[in-house]
Amino acid sequence: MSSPDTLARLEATIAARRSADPDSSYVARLNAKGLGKIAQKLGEEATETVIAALTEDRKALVGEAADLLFHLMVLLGAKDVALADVLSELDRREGMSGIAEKAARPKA
Ligand SMILES: N=c1c2ncn([C@@H]3O[C@H](COP(=O)(O)OP(=O)(O)OP(=O)(O)O)[C@@H](O)[C@H]3O)c2ncn1[C@@H]1O[C@H](COP(=O)(O)O)[C@@H](O)[C@H]1O
Repeated sequence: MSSPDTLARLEATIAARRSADPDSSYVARLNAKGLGKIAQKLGEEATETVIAALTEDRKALVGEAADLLFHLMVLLGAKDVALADVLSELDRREGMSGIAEKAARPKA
């Protein structure tokens, strides 16, 4: 059943599959190709999501959004960034207006 735990379960699955046999695991195959390939796939899935939003039906958009979230989770895993850290950052922003949040960011 889907819930906020879905992404946490996916994070654990991705961590477990990273060192699996690339012949039997897409996660392992993608990680074996390196960070550049993972980042490229994430970019492609983002583009496909945008195209689905603009030109395709709701079902197509749901599918592309799932591909996008999955590949984001693979990228975060490859960089050792925990989902909890991303969720904490979203929690920190909760209740702030987007304009106030941007103004409070450290200047680069
Ligand atoms: N959620 C997903 C998921 N979503 C999409 N995909 C795969 O992502 C790929 C994206 O499709 P593309 O056609 O763009 O890519 P491709 O042609 O296979 O790859 P390239 O040639 O572009 O490198 C497909 O192979 C999909 O099957 C996923 N693969 C795995 N998962 C999850 O990860 C778990 C572990 O998977 P394995 O590592 O394969 O065991 C699964 O049980 C699922 O929970």
